[in-house]
Amino acid sequence: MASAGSNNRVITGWAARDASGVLTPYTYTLRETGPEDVLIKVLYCGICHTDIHQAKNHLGMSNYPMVPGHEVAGEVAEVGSKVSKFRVGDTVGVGVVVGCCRACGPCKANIEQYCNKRIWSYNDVYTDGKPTQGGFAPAMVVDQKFVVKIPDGLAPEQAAPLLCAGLTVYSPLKSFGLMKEGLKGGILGLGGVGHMGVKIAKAMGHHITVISSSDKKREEAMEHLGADAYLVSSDADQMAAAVDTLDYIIDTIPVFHPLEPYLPLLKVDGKLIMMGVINQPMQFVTPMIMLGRKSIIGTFIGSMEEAQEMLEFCKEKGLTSMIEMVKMESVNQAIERLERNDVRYRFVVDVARSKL
Ligand SMILES: NC(=O)C1=CN([C@@H]2O[C@H](COP(=O)(O)OP(=O)(O)OC[C@H]3O[C@@H](n4cnc5c(N)ncnc54)[C@H](OP(=O)(O)O)[C@@H]3O)[C@@H](O)[C@H]2O)C=CC1
Ligand SMILES: O=C/C=C/c1ccc(O)c(O)c1
Ligand SMILES: [Zn+2]
Ligand SMILES: [Zn+2]
Repeated sequence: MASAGSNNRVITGWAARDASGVLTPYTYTLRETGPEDVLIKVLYCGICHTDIHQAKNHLGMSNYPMVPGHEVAGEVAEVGSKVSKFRVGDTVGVGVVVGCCRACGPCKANIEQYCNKRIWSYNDVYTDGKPTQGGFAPAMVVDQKFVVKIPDGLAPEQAAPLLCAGLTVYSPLKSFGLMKEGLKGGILGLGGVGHMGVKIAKAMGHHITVISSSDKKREEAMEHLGADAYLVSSDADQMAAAVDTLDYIIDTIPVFHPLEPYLPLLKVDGKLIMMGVINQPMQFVTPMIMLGRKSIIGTFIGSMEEAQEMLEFCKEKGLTSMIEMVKMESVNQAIERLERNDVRYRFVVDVARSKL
């Protein structure tokens, strides 16, 4: 990687070149470490389903070459003159957002992920006019506001998936007042985000039902992740028995699906929290929400403040992610397996030990 104090900012990451989404080595130049910037040596980077949506242009907004990766755990290699939050050698994390306007309502309210001028960690353009590139690379330069400290005691490879998957479930539970003990929650889709949903919600004292497309993950969900119940969504009897039982459902399915099977599982005032990035209109008939004062809502990752808080929460509760480590040389096979729903539950690229 570009070393501290050196002028060599040329690095090689792995980039998608077109909507095939296949990643290959790509050489580019990092910006100089500005006064507010932190140069981070990337150690590990999780593979989120959003990386597939972006690399394969599911939303029609992808620009290439694109180096994905937004669950970044690394080590501070250099800090700018005005950086007060970090020192060289600190273990740190970076997520989905690396910039915002700092002047709008959401920015002033410290929910900068909802700033209309947010800058994404890749597939975006930075304030210098250059493309942003993500964590499937040996280094990143990031404004200190968008860097979090990974607490001592949390292994960086375990922490990587928390930077998106963990935060994505922590934030709605907190912001919708759902951190209360004793709530009954559903996790729809047991993947990277879903498995963190089970762990985080259980740590908040919730009774958790996993709603899955198959029976394949039942034993792991109940025995290793600590879920209390498991429903197969195609089993009409199991679904009928669960009607009116849940305070919320976190829906992580990454493709179009009808909502009618899931809304009846919610109690009065229940919330269906949509997480999946889906490029088609969703559907439901309105009485399904009216007749129970239910809400269908969505959230986008979480704020930097929540990210730091969530990491401390995970450390305090002893929560880790369940990961399968891969080298960058195998990243394309890992992406194919993620697409086939063949991972328990998050791939993490061992960037520092990969041939780049
Ligand atoms: N809103 C936000 O801020 C964020 C959104 N996301 C989005 O959330 C979604 C989930 O991400 P992630 O957890 O990484 O994805 P994963 O692929 O790891 O998990 C998705 C899970 O959904 C279920 N699933 C997958 N395909 C289907 C299908 N065709 N029909 C029904 N169920 C299916 C599977 O669970 P099972 O086997 O149990 O059925 C699968 O494990 C993505 O769309 C991602 O872009 C991610 C992070 C942040
Ligand atoms: O994985 C994190 C990103 C989530 C995301 C949410 C909404 C949206 O439109 C995206 O493009 C990405
Ligand atoms: Zn993500
Ligand atoms: Zn703003």
